[in-house]
Order: sequence, then C-alpha cells, then structure tokens
Amino acid sequence: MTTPGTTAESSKGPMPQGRVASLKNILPVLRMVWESGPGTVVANLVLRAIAALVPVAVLVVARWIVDDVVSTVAAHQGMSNRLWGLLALELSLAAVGGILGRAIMYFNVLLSERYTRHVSLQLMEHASRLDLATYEDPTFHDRMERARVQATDRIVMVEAIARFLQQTLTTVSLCVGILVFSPWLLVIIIVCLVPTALAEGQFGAQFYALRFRHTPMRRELDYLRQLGASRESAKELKIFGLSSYLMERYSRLSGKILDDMVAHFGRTFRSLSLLSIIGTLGYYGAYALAVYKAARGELTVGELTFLAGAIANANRTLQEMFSTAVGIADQSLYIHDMLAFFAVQPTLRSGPRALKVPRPIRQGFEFRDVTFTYPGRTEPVLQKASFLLNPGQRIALIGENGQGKTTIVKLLMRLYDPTEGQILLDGVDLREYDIEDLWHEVGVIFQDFARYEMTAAQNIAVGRIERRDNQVLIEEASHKSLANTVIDRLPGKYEQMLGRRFDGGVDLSGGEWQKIALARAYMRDAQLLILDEPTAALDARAELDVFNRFGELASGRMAVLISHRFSTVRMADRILVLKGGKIIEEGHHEQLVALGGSYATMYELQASRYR
Ligand SMILES: Nc1ncnc2c1ncn2[C@@H]1O[C@H](COP(=O)(O)OP(=O)(O)OP(=O)(O)O)[C@@H](O)[C@H]1O
Repeated sequence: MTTPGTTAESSKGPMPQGRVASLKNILPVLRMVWESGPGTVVANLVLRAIAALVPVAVLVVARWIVDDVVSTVAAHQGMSNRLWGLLALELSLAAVGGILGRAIMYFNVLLSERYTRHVSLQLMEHASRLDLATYEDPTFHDRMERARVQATDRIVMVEAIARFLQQTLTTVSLCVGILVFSPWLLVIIIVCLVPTALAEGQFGAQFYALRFRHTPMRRELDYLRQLGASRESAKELKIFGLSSYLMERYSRLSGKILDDMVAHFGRTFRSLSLLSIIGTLGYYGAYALAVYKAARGELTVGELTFLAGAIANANRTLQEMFSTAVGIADQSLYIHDMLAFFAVQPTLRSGPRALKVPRPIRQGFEFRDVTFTYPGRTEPVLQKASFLLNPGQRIALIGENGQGKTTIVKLLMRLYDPTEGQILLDGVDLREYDIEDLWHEVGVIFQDFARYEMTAAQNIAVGRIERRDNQVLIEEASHKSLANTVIDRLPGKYEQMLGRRFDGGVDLSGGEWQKIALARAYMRDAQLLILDEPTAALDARAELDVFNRFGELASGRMAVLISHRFSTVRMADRILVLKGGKIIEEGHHEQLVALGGSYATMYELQASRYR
C-alpha cells in the first residue's frame, strides 16, 4: 500500500508551484469573509486599527509624565494640573485598550459565526447545483467532505490575518516613534533583527513546506480517526478485529509526522537561539545608545522612557508578526479543497429555451441506439441500447450485477447524457427539456436511498417537500408503501424522530427504512416511477403487498422496476434483459421463459432454489 504524503518534494529550497498556489488561497477566503458581513469586517478592522495605536500612545503619554515629573521635582513644585491630566489620559488609554480588546473579541466571534454561516450556505447551494456524476467520483466526495470541515475550521486563519494587520500597524507606529528621535536607533534594531528575521522567514518557509508535504498524511490521519470512532464502521471494526490495524497505521503515520516536527523544531531552536543573541545585542545596543544620549542631555528622561518601551515593544511585535505570518501560510494549506469544491461547475444544464415536459406524456420515452461510457472509463457500460417505454407501461430491467440497469435509470433521468445515440421523450431529445421539470415528473427510489435523521413524516415528505405540511398526502403515501405498518408501531408515530443521531431517535431495520423511502415515490404526482431494487430488503409477504399496491398506482403512468427477484419482475408488462451492455432479450415473463434464453436460465436457477 502506498503511503500518501511521501512525495519526493523537498521541504527546503525555493517555493514550488503548489505551495505558492496555497498562499494564493488567502485572497478568495478574504473575499468570502468580506461577503459574510462587510459591516462586521469594517468594525473589526477599525477597532484593531485603534487598538494597534494604543501601545505607542501609552508610551508617548508615559514620556510626558516622566518629563513633567522631572521638571516638577527640579522646580520643587507640587503635583500640577497637567500631571493630573496626563495621569487621567494614561488611565483612559488603559481603559480604552481594555474595552477595545473586549470589543475585538466580540466582533471576532460575530465574524466567525457570520463566516461559518455564509460559507456553509454557499457550500450547500453549490452542492445542490452540481451534476450527480460529480458526486459519483470518490475523489470529489472526499474533497467535498473536507471542504465541509474546512468551511468551519478556517476562521482561525481569518482571525490571524486581522491580528497580523494589527501587529503590523503597531510595529510601524513604534518604529515611526523611534525614528522621530533617532534614525540610528531604528537602524541598530533593524540590522540586528535582520538575521533573525531572515532565519525566521527561512524556517517559516521550511515549516510551511513540511506541513504542505504532511497534508495528505494528515488527511489520512483524519480519516483513520473518523473510521476508528464512527457508528457506521463500529460493527465491522469489532468483528474483523480491525482496530489494532487502524491504530498501527495511525501510529506509524503520526510517528513520522512527529519525527519530522521534532527534527524541524530542533533545528529551528538551535539556530534561532543563537540568532536571538544578536537580536538581544541589537536591543541592548539601541537601549545603551538611548541611555548614552540621555546622559549627555540629548534626550530627556521621558524620551528615554519612551524609547526603552518602544524598542522593547517593536522587538516583540516584529517577532510576533513573523510567527503570525507563518501561521497564516500554514492555514492556507487547508482551504484548498474548499476552493477546489467551489471551482467545480455543473455541466448538465437546461438550455435557454428549454421545453416543459408534456403533461400528460403521450408517446413516452425512447432509447435510440444509446451508448454510454462513464467519465474516466474506457469500456462502455451500454452499447447501442434501444427500447420504448410507453405511457401506462411497466418495464422491468433484469441482469446480473454491474450490467447497467441503474445506469439506464440515471440516463432516463438525465443525471448523465448518452455518449452516443439519443433518448427521446415524446419524440424530442431529452436534452431539449428543462431538467428540473423532468425531475419533477419522476418519482425515483434508488437502491442507496437516503435515510434522513428527521421525523417519519419528514422522511416521507422529502419526496415532495413543498407539500410537507399536507399530513393527508403523507399518510396516503405511507399506506401505499406499507410505511404505515412501521409508523403505527413507533411511539411517536409520524412525529417520531428516526435514526440515532438525535435525542429520542429510533433506528429502523433495512426493510422498514425501505418502506419509508418507498413512500417518497408515492408522494409525487409523477408521470414516471422508478424503483431501483425497491423491495430488496422486504420480506416475501411485504414484497407481495407492495407490488399489489404498485400495480394499482402505476396505472396510466410509466414505471421502471429494477429487481433481482423474479417474483417482482414477472409483474412487469415488459422485461428487458441486460448483458454485456446490450439488451439481449425483451418480452413479458411467459414469452421470455418460453424463449429458453438467458432469462429462462436465470429464472430456473432462482426457482429451483424453492423447489
Ligand atoms: N459512477 C460510475 N463511474 C464509473 N463506473 C460506474 C459508475 N457507476 C457504475 N459504474 C460501472 O458501470 C457498470 C454498471 O453499473 P450499474 O450500477 O448500472 O449496474 P447494475 O446492473 O445496476 O448493477 P447491480 O445489479 O449490481 O445494481 C458497473 O461495472 C459499474 O462498476
């Protein structure tokens, strides 16, 4: 098995394309932050700008106070009004600083909530527009899952960017303050900080590169952690004894990351400790120069106080800026999936002059020499398949696993377009119709139907969500699919929460879920009903009941049934037998049995088990 993340890319050297691209991720995130609440962003920035200037203002007032004290002592005067005023000003600045800190925290929380809400809604909106084909790509699926997590996690980065701006403004204001008194002081500080800055930059880039290289491994760790503690996998993990295998994989991967980190921080610590001595020398050199100037009378004691504070503060904030910048770059690695997800666009769309689906449909559907190959595959799943589905007809698709039955359904619903050939509805190419109108006319239950962790009524209502308050319709659908036999036994009846995720939720068996899901198809006033393995999890009696009712329901409408059970399939008006991407036999049950071909063999095989 290959271990993700062990690419040959070095963590040293110039920034390769991918890493630079990750840094570019910051801009779209900033745009999303802005869109999530311009007012909150402005308030946050204004407050931070004011807060950024408080340190320098405090030092300026401190300088005035000290100078006033010195002159007051020299003149043997008591406390002057000006001195009281300056003390009050210093107190006010401290108070303002405290209040600003609180206000910034408040706006951070507000911004974070707004951002999460905005991005989550955008994710949901974008996800709803994408082609189904996109969802069937496992890489995309992983990416979407990570995008979902990233949407809410990356607010740390947003906060860091705001902090970085604040730190920069503070540093600049302190440097300007120092510059006013002596350009030399600033030169000393900066010159002595340059080696540390360069090294910090270099180590920062290396750390970023290391994190970049670790990203796939960290993703695998996330996956393993999730697998090791999820409800879906718990049973298999126990029975197959997989936990220790997963833990071993987790431990190996995380151990590698840990080793890399220890090595990196060891190197960083050794080099930066040495370089920090130069920085400290610079700081004390500048301080000594200020003291020297003060001793010579070139600076007042107040000015010395200001400079001592400004030098120490500038030294600290400069270093903080570096680590914040590294942190931001580090975070930018983790938004790639979210942006890539937003970049995926739907391809199946309705044209500008899309037609409405006729009501009623008069001629039905026609597959005309349809060939279809899944994106990324070379072998076609269907080859020149042709058949008719007329109004009032029920057709069944049968064939061994993987022969293309579900694919036909997906094509019929225009979740994909044929690679060659045409699908016609009332003689017009399916592509000419409004896609949403088409879906509106179809009631479909797939094999892998969704189990919504919502109430029983809501689970049925999703079949026609705009009628979710119509209890009569819900109960009718529930009777037709036999869901009522399940719901009547639930303590909360239609208001019973299903699934185990939420308090008071009740989980159902596979067959019970299937009856509930089936009711969704009956909620719709659809002209075409598609049931893909609708009764696979039902017991024999329930299956018979469901189909007796289905017979009544499908009258006048079209229905497509997919099933491996011949008891189900034989009820269809016409059966299409699929093999190797082709429709090899077609007819009703008796005809196909009499034909003595593939259908007859499969039927015999199943029937013989019951004799
Ligand atoms: N999204 C996809 N991308 C690539 N190949 C796919 C995709 N979906 C299905 N296939 C492949 O197409 C073939 C037909 O799949 P399909 O689901 O239509 O078969 P089926 O007859 O419904 O099978 P089953 O009886 O197992 O449900 C299979 O080989 C399957 O692996």
